[in-house]
Amino acid sequence: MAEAKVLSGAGLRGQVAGQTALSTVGQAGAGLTYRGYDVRELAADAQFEEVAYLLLYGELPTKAQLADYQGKLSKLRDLPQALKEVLERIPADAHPMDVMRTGCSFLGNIEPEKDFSEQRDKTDRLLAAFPAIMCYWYRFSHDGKRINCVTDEQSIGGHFLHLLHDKKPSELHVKVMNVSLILYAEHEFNASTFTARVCASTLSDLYSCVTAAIGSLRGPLHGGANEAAMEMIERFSSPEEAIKGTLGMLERKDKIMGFGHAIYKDSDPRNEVIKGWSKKLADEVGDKVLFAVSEAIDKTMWEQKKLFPNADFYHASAYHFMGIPTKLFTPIFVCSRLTGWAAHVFEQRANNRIIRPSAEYTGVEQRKFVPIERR
Ligand SMILES: CC(=O)SCCNC(=O)CCNC(=O)[C@H](O)C(C)(C)COP(=O)(O)OP(=O)(O)OC[C@H]1O[C@@H](n2cnc3c(N)ncnc32)[C@H](O)[C@@H]1OP(=O)(O)O
Ligand SMILES: O=C([O-])CC(=O)C(=O)O
Repeated sequence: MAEAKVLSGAGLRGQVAGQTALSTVGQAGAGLTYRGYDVRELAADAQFEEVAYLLLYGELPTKAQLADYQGKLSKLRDLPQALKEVLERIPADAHPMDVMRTGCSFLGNIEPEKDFSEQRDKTDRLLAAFPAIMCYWYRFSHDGKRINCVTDEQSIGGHFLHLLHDKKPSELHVKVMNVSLILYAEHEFNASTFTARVCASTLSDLYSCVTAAIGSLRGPLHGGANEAAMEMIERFSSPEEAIKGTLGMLERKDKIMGFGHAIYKDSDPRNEVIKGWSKKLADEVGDKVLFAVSEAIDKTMWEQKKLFPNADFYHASAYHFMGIPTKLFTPIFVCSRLTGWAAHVFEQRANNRIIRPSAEYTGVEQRKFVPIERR
């Protein structure tokens, strides 16, 4: 059972920085809940669009509301020509998280949020457009192809896979994408969400809040860990090699990406879910190496450091087995976490006071100014 650590010290750890009705992280008896629902139940039985609706509109949708919502999102998928032209100018060796940041920011120029009453519609637009922003740039810069940004896939996960691979995805892959997007959707006051809330607290627009949050998610200590984990796992060709390599990294005091957590103490509830799906995908592709290597690292980390895999670690192999290029891993996180970020922006706006903490000064004592010619 995921429980929260006793928290103290730097990094604002353990300090309540605001209130939320959106999620609980690491409370006894419930590892992670979204508006009161256990994330494991949502991942087992809900569609990502249901969870997005829950976070953004406050309650789970009825069948009719879900159909309307999915219909609305489907109609918002295409990208404006001006945005396609911007994406075409971004080089192939750019980091896709920078592409997402630019794509979001540029859309904010041509479809601005003029009034907070538009916040839900603007969020839905971003939710619908993000997969195409990522895939239009990726396919143009890597394959020289201008893709059609519209598909007939009902789900956001299926739509993304279809755009990326230019074919209808299998049912299993659509299911795993759905689970993944649910698991990543919301996580209380994590670094990127807090970034979004700080930005919202100045009464800035939604696109600025989301663009800022993308910048925070990009780092390897946060969302970027799923890519870093993949790069590490791929270096080993057997479990024995992985154990040796992990011990070496620990000896050198390297950070092992995809392990540990700022809040959870002994497990991340999302891990068991995505690990199970990664195993299914490993069996589907006949993998004999990557999953076993991942488990060997997992076991070594627990034995040596009592560190457990967080949401990112088995996401790496799961995405890899579905043929997703490593550099697109963190942008998928963006497509999901947008829902949590936006819901927090709405919450901040509904009861706002500018977020402005104080600093403990550690500089020199007050002193007299010395004119430049006497320095
Ligand atoms: C979806 C997400 O964003 S989940 C997080 C994704 N990030 C990662 O996977 C990056 C790797 N993990 C980490 O860097 C950290 O565990 C964080 C950033 C997630 C949490 O950081 P903190 O709250 O500061 O960690 P915590 O206080 O538990 O660290 C305790 C000790 O364990 C060590 N530690 C924590 N995680 C790791 C790790 N992954 N590898 C090696 N050592 C680690 C720390 O260095 C620290 O050691 P020290 O006391 O000797 O300095
Ligand atoms: O809560 C955190 O610090 C990081 C995390 O797991 C997330 O954002 O999903």
